Amino acid sequence: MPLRVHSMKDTLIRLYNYTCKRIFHHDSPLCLHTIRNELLRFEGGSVDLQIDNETGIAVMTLNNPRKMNAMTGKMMVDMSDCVHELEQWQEGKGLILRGEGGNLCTGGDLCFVKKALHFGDEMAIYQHDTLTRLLNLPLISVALIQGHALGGGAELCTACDYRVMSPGGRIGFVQIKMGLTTAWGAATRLTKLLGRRKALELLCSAKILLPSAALVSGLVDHVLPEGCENELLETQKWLLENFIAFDASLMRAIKSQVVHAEHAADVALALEKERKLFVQTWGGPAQLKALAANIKHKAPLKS
Ligand SMILES: CC[C@@H](C(=O)O)C(=O)SCCNC(=O)CCNC(=O)[C@H](O)C(C)(C)COP(=O)(O)OP(=O)(O)OC[C@H]1O[C@@H](n2cnc3c(N)ncnc32)[C@H](O)[C@@H]1OP(=O)(O)O
Repeated sequence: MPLRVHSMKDTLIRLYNYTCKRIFHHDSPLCLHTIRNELLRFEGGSVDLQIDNETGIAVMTLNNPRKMNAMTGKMMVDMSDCVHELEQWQEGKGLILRGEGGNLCTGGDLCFVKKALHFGDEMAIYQHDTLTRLLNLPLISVALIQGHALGGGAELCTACDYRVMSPGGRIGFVQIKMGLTTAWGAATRLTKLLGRRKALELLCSAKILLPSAALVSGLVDHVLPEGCENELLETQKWLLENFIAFDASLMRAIKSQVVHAEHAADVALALEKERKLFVQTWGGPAQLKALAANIKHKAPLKS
């Protein structure tokens, strides 16, 4: 793995974060607060939360449609704030993660990525924290995959309990084509979800899956019918009928105290290793070459 040369500022930030990690562990509020302020400098888009106390279903929307909801630093901070709000929501039963304008998310905003090449470890720490908290919420969460879910967009999907895909959806872990490993913890979660063989295939091939292949692989749980007029409403119905028809407090306890507790036991160490590997690839020659090539990740015409 090629070594990177760090600037003095870079080295000081790393030293500071290392100290934070040693004293407070990597998810210390102090460390996350410093990263949050740095991320807020990368503007554009928003992540918005709508909470419906009547149905018990919240909708979190990625809102940067001009860039197919690619995530800026500011959106990462917004998402963390939305998760914080959901952590306080005692009546909640379900959550749908969606994107505005026909796509879920095409990963990190490449303008942000190019400016944040000194900042990979910090971004990964922040995103690991947010997405771990998202997956841990005592709600049943569903990613609604309309249009593209690529790179970091596919990573977000693995931080939900389930994935529902629209007939026009496509999902791909294209990081390896971008000279990277996963930035936001998806390799660990995908391996838990699909097992070693399938996870390796998806992470190492950069294949983009259309709905039928995504369903067969087990990555997607349900494909919406062709011609469905309101895909968000249809996803809400699927969630209501299958998971949240009964007592909310029991459902929340089953997820957080039993199913999730079992899941969390061995995940933290794997996530830490995944993040360390990612940091070695970020800003390295393979990523720089991929960025210069302006790659377009095209899906196959059929599964
Ligand atoms: C940082 C995390 C890292 C990780 O997961 O580890 C990543 O996510 S790396 C980023 C991975 N994503 C990409 O590399 C996406 C690259 N883009 C594409 O492949 C294509 O844009 C597309 C998604 C296949 C769509 O192609 P097409 O339908 O032909 O539309 P356009 O290419 O014209 O896109 C419309 C518009 O959107 C902008 N766009 C799309 N994705 C991104 C992005 N990730 N960052 C910034 N901008 C993005 C695209 O540039 C177009 O804008 P204009 O050029 O202004 O029209």
